[in-house]
Amino acid sequence: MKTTIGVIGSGSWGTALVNLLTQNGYHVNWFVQSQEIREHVYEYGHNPHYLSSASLNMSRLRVTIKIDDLIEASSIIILVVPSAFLHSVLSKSTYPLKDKKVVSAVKGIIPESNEIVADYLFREFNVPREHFAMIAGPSHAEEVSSEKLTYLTVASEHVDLAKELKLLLKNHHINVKISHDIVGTEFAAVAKNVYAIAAGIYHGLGYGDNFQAVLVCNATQEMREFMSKVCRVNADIIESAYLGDLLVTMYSQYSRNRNFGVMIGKGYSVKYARMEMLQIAEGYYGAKGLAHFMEKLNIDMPIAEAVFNVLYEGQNASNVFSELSNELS
Ligand SMILES: NC(=O)C1=CN([C@@H]2O[C@H](COP(=O)(O)OP(=O)(O)OC[C@H]3O[C@@H](n4cnc5c(N)ncnc54)[C@H](OP(=O)(O)O)[C@@H]3O)[C@@H](O)[C@H]2O)C=CC1
Ligand SMILES: O=C(CO)COP(=O)(O)O
Repeated sequence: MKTTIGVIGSGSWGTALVNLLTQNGYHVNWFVQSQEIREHVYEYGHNPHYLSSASLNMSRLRVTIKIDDLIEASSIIILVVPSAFLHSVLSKSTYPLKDKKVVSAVKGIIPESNEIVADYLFREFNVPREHFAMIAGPSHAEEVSSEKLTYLTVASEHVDLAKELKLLLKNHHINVKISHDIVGTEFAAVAKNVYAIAAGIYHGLGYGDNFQAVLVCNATQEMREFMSKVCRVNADIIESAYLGDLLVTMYSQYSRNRNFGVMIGKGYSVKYARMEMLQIAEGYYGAKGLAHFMEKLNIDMPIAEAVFNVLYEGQNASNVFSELSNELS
């Protein structure tokens, strides 16, 4: 059967994935939020709001605002909507997902239920475990779109599905690794966003590169301990989907989470920093999700807790992060 791919989500990463898949020769059905976006894409061949410099291959693209039509017409569905909106977007659909291969490119926790995307899809939509995969790894959309060499990881418990996705994604600038650790891959992707906010806050407060390196080491250790509690398999943190993504998100100029943190470190209120963001800082929601797991599993995560206290408890970033710096080793 011919592979038909549906991409749900038209932010930066959705746009980069659509661009990549059509460049790789596949036909893609793309769900976008509004008729205005759809018409713009057809008229000008690019997304009006995100990665607008990327010229899309319109001969292989069908753009729709009808989510049910997209699901019906696609055998593989790639979800790339920020976690905070995933439930509301999927709730618009009545077409069953359980017979589809469902791939999450989301790096967040569903705020309504504090679940990773895999668990949410298994419970809410009866997606079978063997039909689920996640795309992870250090992969800023801007770099993927400008064909910078990138190593993605596809995690799935079903090796054939992981191999199928590898074939769809890989090309001269995209290398794809396969993992069977969906839980660890998802949790690492959530946690690294929160640590990137911490890196941004310290940068905004004026701390330098020497200290950032110490923060990275401590965040790596904290993430390793967290993953050892939540993962069902023994994950080696020195892999690009875990440590690699932590590093790129903590250091990259493109990281929305880091840039969000920088604003807070510079003294913006959380509310104002959120308003200033044109894109999504998943770590804002991730910090709350991690706080839930810290309490549920009785885990001590001082860096993630400091981020939570600033974002949700109204605590002063300078005081909280100065105190935290004394606890790091
Ligand atoms: N950007 C990146 O480099 C990478 C992102 N990811 C992950 O991909 C996921 C999607 O992020 P990304 O593509 O970057 O998103 P962006 O921040 O680039 O764009 C935000 C997206 O959210 C949508 N949105 C905003 N408000 C709502 C709402 N109320 N209801 C429904 N949708 C809404 C926007 O829709 P609209 O088009 O209408 O504005 C837009 O598609 C995230 O989980 C992120 O962590 C993973 C790897 C890399
Ligand atoms: O996940 C990402 C890179 O791998 C994107 O990170 P940001 O959301 O912080 O930009």
